[in-house]
Amino acid sequence: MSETPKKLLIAASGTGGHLFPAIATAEQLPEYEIEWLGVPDRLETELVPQQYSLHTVRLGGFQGRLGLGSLRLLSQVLQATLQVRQLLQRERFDGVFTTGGYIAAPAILAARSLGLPAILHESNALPGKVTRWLSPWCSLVALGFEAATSHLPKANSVVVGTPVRSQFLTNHELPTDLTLPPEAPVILVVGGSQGAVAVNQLVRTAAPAWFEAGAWVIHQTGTNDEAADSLQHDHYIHRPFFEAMAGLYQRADVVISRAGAGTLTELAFTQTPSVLIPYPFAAEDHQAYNAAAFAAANAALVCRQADLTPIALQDMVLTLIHNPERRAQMAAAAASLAIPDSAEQLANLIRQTLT
Ligand SMILES: CC(=O)N[C@H]1[C@@H](OP(=O)(O)OP(=O)(O)OC[C@H]2O[C@@H](n3ccc(=O)[nH]c3=O)[C@H](O)[C@@H]2O)O[C@H](CO)[C@@H](O)[C@@H]1O
Repeated sequence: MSETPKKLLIAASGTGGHLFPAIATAEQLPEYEIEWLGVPDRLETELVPQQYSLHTVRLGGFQGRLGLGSLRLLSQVLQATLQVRQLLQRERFDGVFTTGGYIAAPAILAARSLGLPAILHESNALPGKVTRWLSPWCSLVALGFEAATSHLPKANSVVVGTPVRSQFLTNHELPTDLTLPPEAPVILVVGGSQGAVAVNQLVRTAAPAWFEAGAWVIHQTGTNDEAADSLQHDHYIHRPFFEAMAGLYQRADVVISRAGAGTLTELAFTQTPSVLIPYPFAAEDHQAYNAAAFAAANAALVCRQADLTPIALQDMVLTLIHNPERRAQMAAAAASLAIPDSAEQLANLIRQTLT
């Protein structure tokens, strides 16, 4: 007689940085019956694969000071926790897995109040608030960066890196509709899953000097940039979002990027040198901590947006383009930060915790 499959609720919401590692982990658990917990109208409604039913609860962010907003949020969390408790009981789930952020709060609280295991993955070097508050109650906390350990002294933590999508493991092909001359230097600009308007502006001003040096610029602009179409050049390709990121990183000589944990993990995988401009308004400036870990390993150059002029960016990238030796050193340093079997490790830890 075959055993009933175990049921896992995955709580991951909002950004590619939270959703892609969760999807990558889910793909490593084919024997599990998996359902998803998210928020209406966020990225999960588009990104979560169809095979996972999506349940939603209403929740805002945990940013800002204490005040009326926090009270509203607290009441949302309590309400959501009750909803998730009912879901876990009704559908007989065996545990929850979450990649942090606000959706983690009701998932962890509901699971632990029912005595079910809760596994949390935190991809950032500076763990988010929800992770810091709730990690002592989690059965297991898996970490993307070693540096995060010191912020979670009471957690049962283990460093596994951050899982990447299967495209990073299987193929590094360029998108089929994108042809680039084989010898041309390529500068790839990415702004996280949402794009980065401030980086876009810097890049558009700096780019003519890069074109003059024979380079091509592939630019993910996001969907919020009104000036996205303002730069036109034969060596310039821009889109709001690219699906096949692995091939693009692989082809790029230099990547200019925000410092989200997902992107950094991928840059380590593809061993791509980078110039990082941490998003200055990220919660508690956490992207600066991610970037610092890469800078400390010599895998990236890091610039604060407030100090960065287009000329400085232009020159920094030109210097890298003209210095293959330096790029090779940075690539090797990036590779040393990669944990290639992160998704497998995490999936195995989930199996062990849910027995
Ligand atoms: C603004 C903000 O607070 N962002 C946070 C958010 O991630 P956010 O989604 O902003 O950034 P990440 O770098 O973590 O992830 C971006 C993901 O989107 C993918 N991508 C990007 C562009 C594109 O055209 N195509 C594409 O597929 C990247 O390959 C990557 O997998 O959660 C991360 C994990 O907690 C944090 O580290 C980030 O700081």
